[in-house]
Amino acid sequence: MYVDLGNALNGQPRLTREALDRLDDRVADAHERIARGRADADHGYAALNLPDTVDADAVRAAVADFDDPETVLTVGIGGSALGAATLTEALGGDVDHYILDNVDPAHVGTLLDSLSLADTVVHVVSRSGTTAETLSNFLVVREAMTDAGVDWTERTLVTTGEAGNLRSLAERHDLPALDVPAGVPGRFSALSTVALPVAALAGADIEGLLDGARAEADRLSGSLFESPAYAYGAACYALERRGAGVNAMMPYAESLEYFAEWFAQLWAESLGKDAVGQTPVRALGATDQHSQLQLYRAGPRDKLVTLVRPRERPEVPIPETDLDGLSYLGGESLGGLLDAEFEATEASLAAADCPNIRVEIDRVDAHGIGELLYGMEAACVLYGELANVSTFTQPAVEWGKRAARGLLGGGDFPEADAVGEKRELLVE
Ligand SMILES: O=P(O)(O)OC[C@H]1O[C@H](O)[C@H](O)[C@@H](O)[C@@H]1O
Repeated sequence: MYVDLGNALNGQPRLTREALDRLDDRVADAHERIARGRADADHGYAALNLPDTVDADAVRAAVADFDDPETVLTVGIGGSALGAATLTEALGGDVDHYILDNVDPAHVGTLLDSLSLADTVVHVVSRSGTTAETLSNFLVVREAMTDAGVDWTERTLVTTGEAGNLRSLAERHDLPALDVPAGVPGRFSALSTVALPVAALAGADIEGLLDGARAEADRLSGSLFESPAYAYGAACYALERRGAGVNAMMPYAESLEYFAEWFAQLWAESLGKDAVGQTPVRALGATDQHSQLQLYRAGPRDKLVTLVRPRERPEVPIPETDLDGLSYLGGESLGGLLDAEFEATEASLAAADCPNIRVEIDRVDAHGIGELLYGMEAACVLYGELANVSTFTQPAVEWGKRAARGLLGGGDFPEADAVGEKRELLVE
């Protein structure tokens, strides 16, 4: 991964090279804490060891009995779904991959009606094994399979923690089950048994992914100027402290659209604590140049824009045309056009003093995606250290989960009482 901070400097909010130099001492301390956390495999930090601790053979063995499925359906939500979606969207492969995360009945019904369930492998993923959306969706999928005459126990793979409802269900029905690795929070679990099984079923290069991640891990060092991941994390932190409360993540590759979604969870749940945190916004280049860019360049000075691209793209030439006004496009390629749009956006933001950071990988392939995901995770952990927040917890999310559970009669949760206290100012 390559991170270019040039356009992050001297804009508004104003971050200077001198400020980055000063921050570097704190990066060195933070790096030591991270290294200690990794050495002790402490909760959260253990995720940064995944390139070396994940057992790729066990993942492959767990999916080996599902012979050439047409479709994989991941039933999970948040960190239990977004990593898998990011991998298959970026890397493609031999299966159609669908995610069932939300419990919108209209969507679930339409999706299940459209699938040939006999040719589908269902991967149910929940670290806690208790998430209501995931468990409910799985019960619906299971029934749909039974109704279609499919033995769901033959078509289901589980990934979950040591205990919980999903673990009990897997044991009761003797389902193949993988463990979520200890100490790895969901949003840091893309390079584990959580997301790798679908990549394996799709025939993706798992070793390549892990090699890419390892390459990024090897670049972590006590200076932000030597580690792309830390450069990104430190600059985001420093810009946020100076007023860039928004980080628009804007990949210029259709295959990285889910990456922005994955990044949004990583950044929001990890860093949104104690009135700190950068609000991640999902964008896509060049599409959102034609919608959101107006705001990024001319709206409130509270933003950082992160522009992500591969350095190499597939070659699709734009055919020549004899239309005068279009002749400049003929002989160009779609990739060339997209890169010109990327560089034009970068320049237009810089010309308006809007901080932006360029993040590149060589290609959207297994190695590049391994670098990118690991790099962003390490950036996030560093940011959390610098901001002194508890990166690996999500108490605000848990509050809402307890309230919903209480409402549904799933236990006595005082948070549910707040629902009755809703204020109303209804206009009809
Ligand atoms: O994997 P699960 O335990 O089902 O959790 C799925 C998601 O649930 C919660 O909302 C957490 O805040 C997320 O971090 C997590 O990724």
